[in-house]
Amino acid sequence: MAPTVPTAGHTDPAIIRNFCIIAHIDHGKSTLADRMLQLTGLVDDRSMRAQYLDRMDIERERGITIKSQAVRMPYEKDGQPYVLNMIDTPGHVDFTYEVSRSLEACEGAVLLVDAAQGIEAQTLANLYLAIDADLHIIPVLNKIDLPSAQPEKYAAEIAGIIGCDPSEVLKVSAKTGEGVRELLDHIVAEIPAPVGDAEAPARALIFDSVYDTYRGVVTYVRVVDGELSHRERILMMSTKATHEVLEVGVISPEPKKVDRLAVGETGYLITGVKEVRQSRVGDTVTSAVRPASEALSGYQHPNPMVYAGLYPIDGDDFPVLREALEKLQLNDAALTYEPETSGALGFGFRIGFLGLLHMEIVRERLEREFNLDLISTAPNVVYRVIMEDGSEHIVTNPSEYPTSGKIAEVHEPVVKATILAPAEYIGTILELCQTRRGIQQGLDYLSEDRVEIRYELPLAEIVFDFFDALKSRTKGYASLDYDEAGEQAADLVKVDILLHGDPVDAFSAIVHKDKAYAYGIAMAGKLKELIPRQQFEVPIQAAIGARVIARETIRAIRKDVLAKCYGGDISRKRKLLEKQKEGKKRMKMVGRVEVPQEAFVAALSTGEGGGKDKGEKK
Ligand SMILES: Nc1nc2c(ncn2[C@@H]2O[C@H](COP(=O)(O)OP(=O)(O)OP(=O)(O)O)[C@@H](O)[C@H]2O)c(=O)[nH]1
Repeated sequence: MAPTVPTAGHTDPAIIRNFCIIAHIDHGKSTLADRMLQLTGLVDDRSMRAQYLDRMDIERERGITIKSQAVRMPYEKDGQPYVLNMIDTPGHVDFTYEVSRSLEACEGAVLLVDAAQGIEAQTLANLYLAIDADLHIIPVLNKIDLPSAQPEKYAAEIAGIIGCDPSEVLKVSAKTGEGVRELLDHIVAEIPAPVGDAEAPARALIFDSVYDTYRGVVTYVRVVDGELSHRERILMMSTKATHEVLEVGVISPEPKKVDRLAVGETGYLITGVKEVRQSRVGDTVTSAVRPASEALSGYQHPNPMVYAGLYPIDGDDFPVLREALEKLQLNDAALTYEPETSGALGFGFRIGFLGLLHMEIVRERLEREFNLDLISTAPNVVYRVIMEDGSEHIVTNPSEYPTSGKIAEVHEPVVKATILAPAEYIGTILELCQTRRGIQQGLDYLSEDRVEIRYELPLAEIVFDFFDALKSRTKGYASLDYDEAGEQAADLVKVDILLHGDPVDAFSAIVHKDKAYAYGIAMAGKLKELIPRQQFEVPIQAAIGARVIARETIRAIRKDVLAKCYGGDISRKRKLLEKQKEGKKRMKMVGRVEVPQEAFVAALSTGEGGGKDKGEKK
């Protein structure tokens, strides 16, 4: 039986425990959450189904998209009731900033690590964020029921990282439930209760916001001071926008309306706001009538770090793509886009992403949810080009690279990357990082056979295929995380690819001087294979400005073939044209050269993908 639950809005902060679970995908976070829901009596055994919280959004039982953002669980220890709030980090894992906001909503974190796998790079990065945010960390090894589990080895590894004794690392099986009650007891005993000023003007931190088709934006908040009530007018401190609270509630485990949220509590607000960018993660909510004078620690505007052009393979899909982007933006405050045209690819959009994962997620959602086939141009980072006359250009697209005037310096963003891998792969990883212009920052053994390798790398060198290369060199065992680390001046040039003298915009790239030649040769070589012969000879050139650095030639079709086409009787010619029509639709003209759409797609696919394409043709 569940103990009597103190009502939300009327709970003594001293009995509240706010915590999150930091874990790598598949290490068992959802399964552990299920066991907690069961053990706290929130979901009875009969209604229990696997990944209870994950599935709720599909069911939309009450027309509101609930994810496991903030679940309120009653718990009893030694006859004393407690309220446990389990707070989830936002789904998009590469947004360090958003993760750090959600960590700020908690006083403690459960570090959950698969006892058969050990800690992964992203988990480690999030752990460091949690330590920076002064959270109390409870280290836990999961899946101890697995025969392949090595709890002693990984307990020592974790203990080494967080500086505790290996015996302090809890061991659980989320599957069987073993050790989960002990974990809940540790949460109650060790994680500090929230502190806040109940009399002060309201201040609540937005730690996630989710767009719901029926209700508009559902905003998840953690109240720090004061309280937020139903029907009250609230103020978003970064945008100065005011809204009426139409509904305030807690998730327990279904959404439940309450009259207010008080100090230390977490829950959701619905205000009728239609886009998540009006209710942004990191912002502070206060009362419009009695506003707080100071927002909670610095709100940060998300800035795109990576740009790529996205084009529908079928030009007729352009309006669908525009609509899809509009819809995605409702739910993704960080997504920016503007229309662009490419001579080679037609109409599309230049899209700004926060990072690699963001890019992958957006593209996958566009293709899957909106049934679009897309080509993306090679992603590029944001360059700052400083001219000799002192003027500055921010370049997010190679086509904006200044062509007139003298360039004094080009700056590129750099990142600090952390790679965790089995020690046997050290050599190949170091080699990969060196070829990507990396500067080694450190190498530590986590245990006798696992290492943490730290590198400073230009972001441009990892946006394309670095992760794929890392995975294939380490048979999938390495994990990678990176974080912005400012910018550096670099010797960069713009390489253009010309077909019969005309530049193909989609293939222009800004690359390091030492790699320009290799890029030029590779692209020219690929295109030679991919573009069919024309009625005339077509030179393919790679050039830096007016200087050609690589050249290939597509030879002309033999004359007699042409003669047949053009000299024959009219009906035959028509039949021939008819047959070609299907293919023609997919041809793009670059100057006088006809290029099949597939050639662009194949040429733009990444190193590994490109290789695969070739392999499949055999
Ligand atoms: N043997 C065993 N399997 C477990 C345990 N905990 C989780 N699993 C399994 O591990 C897989 C991943 O578990 P999830 O709970 O979905 O992991 P997650 O971290 O929430 O993964 P995502 O939802 O993908 O982020 C599932 O197949 C679970 O059944 C455990 O204690 N023992």
